[in-house]
Amino acid sequence: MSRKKAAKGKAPNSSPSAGSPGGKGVGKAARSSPSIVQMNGVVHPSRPSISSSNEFYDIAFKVMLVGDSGVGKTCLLVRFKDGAFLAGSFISTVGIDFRNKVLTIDGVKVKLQIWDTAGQERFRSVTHAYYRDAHGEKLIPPLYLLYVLVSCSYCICQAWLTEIHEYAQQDVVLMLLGNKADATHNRVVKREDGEKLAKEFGVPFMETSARSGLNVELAFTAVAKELKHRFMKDPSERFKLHEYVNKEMKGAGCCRT
Ligand SMILES: Nc1nc2c(ncn2[C@@H]2O[C@H](COP(=O)(O)OP(=O)(O)OP(=O)(O)O)[C@@H](O)[C@H]2O)c(=O)[nH]1
Ligand SMILES: [Mg+2]
Repeated sequence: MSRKKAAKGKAPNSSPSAGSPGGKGVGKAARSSPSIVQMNGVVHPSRPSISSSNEFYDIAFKVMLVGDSGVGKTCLLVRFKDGAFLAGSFISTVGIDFRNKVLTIDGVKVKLQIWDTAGQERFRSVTHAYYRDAHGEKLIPPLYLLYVLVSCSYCICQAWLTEIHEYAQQDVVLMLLGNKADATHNRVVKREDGEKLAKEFGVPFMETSARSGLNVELAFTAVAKELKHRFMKDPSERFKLHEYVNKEMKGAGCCRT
């Protein structure tokens, strides 16, 4: 497989045609030169690309973080990308933003272009636009739905899941993350409740912490593996996201940082 490159600072070609959402990432996208690589597994061999961190990659996928404001989407992304926790005052995301990270999955360089959506209700139309491609068709942006363990989120999650099923494609790769697992003294939502909800909707689940790093790497690696397997369509390789997550969680006692 040939390796692609995408010049640093160039924006992705996956911004939606529907609407003109106005986030930081969108602003960057609007100023960018023409597209570099199709997201979600489609690659253009004639267009060598490198990720924003100057790393080569073979396939690129767009993924999205969704969930209410304050659940920790931006912090989780910063933890995954930079290995740091954004402590201090809470700065709510305006519109939408993105960051790239290249992972090596079974020898294949997989670039994840991770869109960090604003959780505030007033930006909801922006988020909806990103569920669709340039032709207004439903995309398969794999999604991470975050809820927070320090407030009651069961109904909120159900509403999000209903919305996701309305806007995203049927075979969307979805993972439910219960964030702020480090805040044990404030915990309101039990692990079993998160597991129950995930089971109800048939999605993999794990508790995470952007503060401690708990399961952050695992959450993104698991989805990257699933996407890579879907793209490669190699019948000799059998991969089940649920099984992988369960195995890794058991193996690490649910505490991978
Ligand atoms: N204790 C703890 N606090 C966290 C964690 N993740 C995020 N926070 C805090 O929660 C607040 C909100 O975090 P953000 O990542 O900005 O939340 P968000 O989901 O991006 O919010 P919007 O951009 O408004 O949608 C911040 O004050 C963070 O410091 C975590 O894992 N543990
Ligand atoms: Mg945010």
